[in-house]
Amino acid sequence: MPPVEWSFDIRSGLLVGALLTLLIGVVLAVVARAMPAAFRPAMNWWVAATLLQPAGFVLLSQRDHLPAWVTIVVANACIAGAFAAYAVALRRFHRLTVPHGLLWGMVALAVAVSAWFGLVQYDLTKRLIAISIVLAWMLGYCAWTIYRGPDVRGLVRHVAGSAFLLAAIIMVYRAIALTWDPGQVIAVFQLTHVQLLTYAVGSILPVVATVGFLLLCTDRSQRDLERAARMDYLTDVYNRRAIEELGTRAIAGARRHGMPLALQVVDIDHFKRINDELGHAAGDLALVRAVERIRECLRAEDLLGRLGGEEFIVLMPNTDGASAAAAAERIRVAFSERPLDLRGQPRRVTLSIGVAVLAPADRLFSQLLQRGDRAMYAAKHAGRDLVMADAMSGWESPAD
Ligand SMILES: Nc1nc2c(ncn2[C@@H]2O[C@H](COP(=O)(O)OP(=O)(O)OP(=O)(O)O)[C@@H](O)[C@H]2O)c(=O)[nH]1
Repeated sequence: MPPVEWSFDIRSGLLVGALLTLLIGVVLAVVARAMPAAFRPAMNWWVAATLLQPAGFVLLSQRDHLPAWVTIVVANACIAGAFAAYAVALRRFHRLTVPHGLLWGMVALAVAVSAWFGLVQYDLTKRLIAISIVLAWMLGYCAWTIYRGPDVRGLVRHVAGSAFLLAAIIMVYRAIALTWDPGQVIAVFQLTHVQLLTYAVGSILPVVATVGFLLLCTDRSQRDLERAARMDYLTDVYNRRAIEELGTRAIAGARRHGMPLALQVVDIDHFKRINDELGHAAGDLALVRAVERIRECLRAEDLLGRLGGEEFIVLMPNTDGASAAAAAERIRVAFSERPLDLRGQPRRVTLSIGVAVLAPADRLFSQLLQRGDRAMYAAKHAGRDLVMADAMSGWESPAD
């Protein structure tokens, strides 16, 4: 039996790759409608990339049918433009500034070198080397943006990140291989390992990278949902459910390590008056400003949450009663001595703060919270603008 000869037509490969990319672009355009509006700009850029790249591949494959300026210059402009669009999409996704000048400058460079070595001083090897270097930079920039992007889970970033990184490495390899042995490619569609590798990766990259990009988007929206379920929408501190969970965990930790745990219940005095006199929006702003001021007085390990309305809670791990009371007094003074700035309107706001520490009898977080709450109401009844200690905590209030 004669040996089976293996053959591969690069042109057909390019067209199949273009078709795949186009299909995944259409899928992405449909999926984008179901994504949160915040992702739309990034998704639109990505869809643009998945349309530009196949356009470039199709033009490239029409070498014998269309003029050289189309199959060389326009084709390379489309491919480089697609990589610039991927980069813009990734920067937008990560809410980073987009260096449009740099990215489109690289596209212009790709156009310039392909025009020079394709139309003016025809040299296929030099053209491929120059284009490889420009595209390697752009692909590397995409990979770098993915890996440097904030808050993306490890595994997810590898899907899109490694696709761009691999493509960048192959471009670098092509530039080195052609520099090393310039005679190896004498026609664009010659079946050499370098050309095969380039076009195979070029065809697969958009598919893998787009799957990776979709994973990034779904991961981000899942995180946003998780965060929204734990944080107070107005003040961006923990909500009641989250702080109760954290409180339960803090009690377990304090018991396990034999460390103290303190809690402050902080309530703004006569908050209703702010709403009544300045309006609800000013009331909302006062809550945001109050949180900023409380935060200024806390340590990094203290946990701040909003119990509801104008009532906040501070969980203080590794803190005994005396230190918690001193911290509460600092917070009280920070408010009583300096008015809050409500959009140019200074407003003096005072606080009533109840302090409690974990007692041996406390089994549940709600018991500790109840004692902190009682101390806070005692401060209200004693005249407000006060810190009061829970009687069971075994130490004296700063006001006593
Ligand atoms: N602007 C705004 N107001 C809120 C919010 N949540 C609760 N409030 C208002 O906060 C006010 C709380 O009023 P009260 O419970 O009487 O307490 P207070 O006026 O602070 O009086 P004392 O606590 O007794 O000092 C109510 O008018 C609520 O409508 C909010 O998210 N934004």
